Amino acid sequence: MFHTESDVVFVKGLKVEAVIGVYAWERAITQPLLIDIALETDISRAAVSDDVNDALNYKAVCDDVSAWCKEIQAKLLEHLAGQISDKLLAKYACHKITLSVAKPTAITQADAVGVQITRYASTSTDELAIKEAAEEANNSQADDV
Ligand SMILES: Nc1nc2c(c(=O)[nH]1)N=C([C@H](O)[C@@H](O)CO)CN2
Repeated sequence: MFHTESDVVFVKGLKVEAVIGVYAWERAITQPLLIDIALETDISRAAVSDDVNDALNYKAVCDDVSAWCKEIQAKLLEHLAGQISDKLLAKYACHKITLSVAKPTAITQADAVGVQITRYASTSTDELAIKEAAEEANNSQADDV
């Protein structure tokens, strides 16, 4: 089987309403966030099997990221981006994440403002296998929905 380390599963323009911001008035409302994520992973097994259980499931990623944004209620976009990428690397079998989080309504004169970060996993092969098994179990449950 052909293996590659440069495959990507991506999410573009995920919209989440969450408490975010430094100022007191921002703590009392929700604002829209626009999130792009690129998860570098090996898709070769799913490419052959055509089985979602072998894939890094982008539906699960979207559900998790939306829930984490609402939970975290960060002041800074930097904090939110750091927390989300740590959680994604801990849960999903990927070795690199590029994540951008934008506030499209924060600055009237700008289309959007935000941050983009890149983070790498420091996982051993064993840890990666454990995450793949957990993902497979998660995906099996998703099949039933
Ligand atoms: N680098 C950042 N600068 C600013 C942030 C931020 O999260 N990162 N946040 C704000 C305010 O919350 C702003 O969005 C209100 O308009 C200001 N600067």
